[in-house]
Amino acid sequence: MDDLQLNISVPKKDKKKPSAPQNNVGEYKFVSNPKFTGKTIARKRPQNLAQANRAVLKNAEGPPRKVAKVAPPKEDKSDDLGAKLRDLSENKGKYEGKNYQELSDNIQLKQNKPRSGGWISSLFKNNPQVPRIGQRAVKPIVEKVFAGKTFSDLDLHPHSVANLQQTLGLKELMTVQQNAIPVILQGRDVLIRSQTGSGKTLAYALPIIEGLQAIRPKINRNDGIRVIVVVPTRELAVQTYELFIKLVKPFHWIVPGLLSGGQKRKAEKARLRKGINVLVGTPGRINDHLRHTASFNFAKTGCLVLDEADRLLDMGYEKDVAAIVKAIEDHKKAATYDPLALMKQNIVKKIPENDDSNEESGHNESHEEKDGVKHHLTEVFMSKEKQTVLLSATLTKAVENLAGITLVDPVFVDTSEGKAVIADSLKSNQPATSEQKTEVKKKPEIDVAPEKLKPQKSKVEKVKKEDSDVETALPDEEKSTETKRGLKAFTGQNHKDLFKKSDAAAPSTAPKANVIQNEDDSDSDSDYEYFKAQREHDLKNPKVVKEKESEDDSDDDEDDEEENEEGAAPQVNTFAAAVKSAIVEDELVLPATVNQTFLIVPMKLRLVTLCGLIVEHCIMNKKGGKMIVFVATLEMVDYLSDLIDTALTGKEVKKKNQEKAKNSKAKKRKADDEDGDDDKDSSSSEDEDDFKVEYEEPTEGGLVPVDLDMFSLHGSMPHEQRMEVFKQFRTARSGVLICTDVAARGIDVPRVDLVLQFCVPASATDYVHRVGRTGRAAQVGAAVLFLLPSEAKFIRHLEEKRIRLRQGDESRALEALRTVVPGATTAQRAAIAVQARLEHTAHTNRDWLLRASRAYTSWVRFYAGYPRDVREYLDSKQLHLGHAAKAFALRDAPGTLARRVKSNPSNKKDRPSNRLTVHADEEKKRPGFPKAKFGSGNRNIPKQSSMHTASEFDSGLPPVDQSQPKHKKKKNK
Ligand SMILES: Nc1ncnc2c1ncn2[C@@H]1O[C@H](COP(=O)(O)OP(=O)(O)OP(=O)(O)O)[C@@H](O)[C@H]1O
Repeated sequence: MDDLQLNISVPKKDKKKPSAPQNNVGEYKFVSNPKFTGKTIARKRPQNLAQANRAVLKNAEGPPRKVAKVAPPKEDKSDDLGAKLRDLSENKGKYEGKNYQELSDNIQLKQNKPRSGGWISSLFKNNPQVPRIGQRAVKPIVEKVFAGKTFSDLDLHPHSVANLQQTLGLKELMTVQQNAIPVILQGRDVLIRSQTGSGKTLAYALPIIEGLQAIRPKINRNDGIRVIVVVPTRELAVQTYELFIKLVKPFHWIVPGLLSGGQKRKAEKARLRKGINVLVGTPGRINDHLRHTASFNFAKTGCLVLDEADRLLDMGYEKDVAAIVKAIEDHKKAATYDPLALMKQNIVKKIPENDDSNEESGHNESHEEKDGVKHHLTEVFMSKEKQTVLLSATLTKAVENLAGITLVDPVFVDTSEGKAVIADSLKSNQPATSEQKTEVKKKPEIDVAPEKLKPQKSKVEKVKKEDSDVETALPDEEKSTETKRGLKAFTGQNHKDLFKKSDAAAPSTAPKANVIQNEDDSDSDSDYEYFKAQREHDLKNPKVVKEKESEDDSDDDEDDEEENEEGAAPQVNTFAAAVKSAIVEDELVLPATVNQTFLIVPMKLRLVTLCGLIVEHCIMNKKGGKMIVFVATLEMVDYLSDLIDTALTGKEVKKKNQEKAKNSKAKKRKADDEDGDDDKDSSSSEDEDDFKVEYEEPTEGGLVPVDLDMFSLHGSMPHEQRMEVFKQFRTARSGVLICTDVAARGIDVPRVDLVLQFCVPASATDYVHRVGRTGRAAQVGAAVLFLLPSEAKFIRHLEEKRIRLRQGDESRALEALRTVVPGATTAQRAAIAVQARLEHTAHTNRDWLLRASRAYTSWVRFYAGYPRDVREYLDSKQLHLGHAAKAFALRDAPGTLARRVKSNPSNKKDRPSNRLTVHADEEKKRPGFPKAKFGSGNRNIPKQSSMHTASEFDSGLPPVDQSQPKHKKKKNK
């Protein structure tokens, strides 16, 4: 805070020269490193637009132009107010009991002059030099987005394929879909990593629907929750739910449902009671219902999807995820003796006979398979088993840990080039070679070949039979392992290991960790169906057989196993090794179609440069650009979107004019009524007038309002508003969305062609997800990162992760401002005029001042909270807080800003917090509700990330027990 007071001062004034009025706004002099004299002194400068305009005008080349009509400053009153201000500051005691800052602000606002003596530091003076950052030779990792195959190449229901084309316009498969869909259809547990916008949602949603539609007898509403999809934000939940709605069009008996917070608990309960088969929701809300809704039961859940798994696990949100995973396991266990379920487990053989009798009317079944189960996933749904799918564009250690605990015999699908395409835990050793890739890719084709539908049914039976044969033939020890695997993830024993570090290379002394179990896996045990199908395939493919045989030799050799048990280095399974290397290498992938640049912008110029970019992208671009601006805090979202809206679009003027027009219209009507004149023509011309908006005459220094749609989104907005904004922005042709990281994950907004990161992200991972909002599905996009000169080295941090950016020309954006200030002779003058307008708006009234100050202080706090690993590039000590105030269109010293925020009573109300829905005492409330176990390493929630994204994970509901005494609540925290 001292920085500003120390830095803002000027050399002593020459007494001979009058200090005001100033002739040239560009001439205000500041000493770059002044000595602190104990006073903040600066030259006075004109504070209102009229004065600023006059100043600009005087310096303009050529003949003087018209000046905007602004009321002249009231000299006398101002002096009077000046005296009041002095009185206030000297006699604080007199105003005891009153808010000093408020009184001061009020006087200042009336005076239309800042409290500290009426200065505005120059925009273009004393800015640090903009360094030029050379590019390092970084080769970004690329991913091929499209695979060259079509949906009809997969063994999907023809109705699904037709529906994809008709409803979604999709024909060609994306790479991740081609690799993941067959694996998911096999009922295998999967970890999927592929770049943003690469079609991961469809990659899991499509096979799930495929598996569900084949269940016989057909499922219905009352059948319970078969699939749970957990996503981190409400917007993503809505988006995912909408996709499911589209996918179930041909299979109307499958009912998707949404639990994403914001709605009344009662209404959601009613919907749950009515029945949902595919549940999409945020973890907080799902947990809330787990505790408070009796009809909420996961006994029949056969598939759990954790989308954006890394996001779900950071911020300490793993508690809710753990509780959901545990609840599925517990509910399934509790339903073990359900005779109906047991019956259904044996239904496979009865399907052909029962199928027709269970047909629902109204749907053309000609294409439906009457022969039984086509995909193993359907069997999973009809059994007590469970499939787990984890997805993200970025992986973290926490995801690896979660995968190690929740996934059984998993497959890792990574679509980046040069890496393992598919790493299968059942395949031991080494990263996938090209043959392995082909081999594993072919695996599903063997299982699901359409021409083999009849034999397939018998194959399933055979597999079951052989499976049981193997089971009986297995020695006791192996049998128990097999049973464990039969239960798939979470046997209870595993659960207590949740989030414990699992080390794939660790010796096999910890047999309960899945990863270790997998290491001991050989192709001869576990998933027998897969093994058998593999064998069938091998027989047809002698090349693979050779390789397979060598694997079998080593795996089946009992002596070798004994050697292993005796302490020889255990085999690292391909899955664990591939995941580990993906995390350790920490290399990030971004769509190659996104043009990434960074701009180094001095602090004082940040706001005007932002305005410049908005104008350049959305106004000058004839097609109308659509952009997302990421900022650090929700206070910044609210303030900046309103500020830019008001200052650039002339929103207030528009409003006033519309009101004026309304009033005059009403008056006219009244007069007409009195005259008895009923002329229709005149009334229609009046109607036209309603849509005309009168703006101020553009003059030099005056701004032409632009036609721009501003949107804002953050996690603490009321639910309805949040959804409305999301909906509107999705359908908008152009516009600007200012948001926090709440919109950084998974959100798929069409036509976003620019992502601007106004505040540096907290990590390279966040950078990737923010940028990923553009360039989706191989579309072209652009991403711009704003950096301060002191933050320039953040580029090196990104380069270490193989992200390459080019430095852009920061002055170009200012050029664009001349479009809105047509009278300005240079870009600098246009920028000064825009800054003056922004400051004028921010000082309109106390409410504006408060919001501006709150946004500023929230950013300062945010900045100090950057995680340790990026703090060396984002050092808060390097910030010039006075210049920072300018970037918020503020004129006060930082001390004043902080005082203003502190003195405001509304500031004392509770800030949004990550109200984790699983509290220790609440766990006891519902018998049988799982006690979540937490790993020691995950307790510390990064201060930064909890700050501005907290509430998006909230259940959105008030705590049930409102009467809880305060001190108890504290305890819970
Ligand atoms: N086969 C396909 N062909 C063309 N477009 C597709 C295909 N599959 C999905 N898409 C489209 O690609 C876009 C991105 O898909 P999706 O949201 O699933 O990406 P994602 O990988 O989940 O991204 P993120 O990591 O950001 O969550 C969507 O607009 C979707 O409609």
